[in-house]
Amino acid sequence: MDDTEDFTFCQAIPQADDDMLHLPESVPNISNMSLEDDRSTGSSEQKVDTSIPDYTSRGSDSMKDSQFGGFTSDNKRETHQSNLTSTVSLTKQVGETENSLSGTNEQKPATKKPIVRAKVPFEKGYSQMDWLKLTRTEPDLAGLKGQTNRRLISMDEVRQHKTAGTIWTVLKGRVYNISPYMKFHPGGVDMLMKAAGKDCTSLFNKYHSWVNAEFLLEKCLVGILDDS
Ligand code: HEM
Repeated sequence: MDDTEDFTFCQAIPQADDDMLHLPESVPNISNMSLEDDRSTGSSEQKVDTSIPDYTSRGSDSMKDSQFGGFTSDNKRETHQSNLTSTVSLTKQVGETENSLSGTNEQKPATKKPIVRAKVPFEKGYSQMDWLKLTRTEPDLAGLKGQTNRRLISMDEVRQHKTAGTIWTVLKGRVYNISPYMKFHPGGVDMLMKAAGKDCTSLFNKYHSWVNAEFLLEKCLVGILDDS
């Protein structure tokens, strides 16, 4: 069979004498085109300048969701930020060749202080995987002793559970017994103890709003907060 007819065997690199070197009629004649910058209009520079921020903003969203997911660390965040910084400085260099904007268009460093999120190294047997295993094997992590976990629980009752075996917290309107999760918490026991006997929703969101607590603490559900 002739190679040119079979799609599977089409040539990736045409030979020097190949007919394909001649442009088909549908392709415009590009021989007169050049890549030189047109200084009078600044059109090509403008193209470069606008495409970079587009890329940056798309990148920041997708990187947060897909690459960092639920386990972002400060190191990763720093790397991400430095990537953004280098992109910004590239934009600036391109802009500088166009006109003397230096100083007027400069990006100011973010003034907002980042939250310090120190991950505590877990003890052997207390990784998130170990926690997931435990949630599948331990029948009563919530300490319900046969009671329903659909019960309405008042804030007063939550406040009474903040020591030893039954440490309760409220998260997004649900009451959880977090004592079994304590040693598994990647932020450490001390941090999680701040949630004991309280509604920890705002603290939780401050540190890691992306963490899927509904899933992680599913088996620790004691009831629903009665906020009437
Ligand atoms: C009550 C339910 C909670 C659950 C299920 C939970 C779960 C988690 C998970 C899965 C991580 C690892 C996140 C990551 O790697 O991105 C984490 C980290 C952390 N959590 Fe929590 N957490 C809870 C409450 C809290 C509260 C109330 C605080 C603060 C008082 C807190 C402070 C932290 C800190 C400081 C870290 C370390 C940050 C890091 O990973 O770099 N957590 N938590």
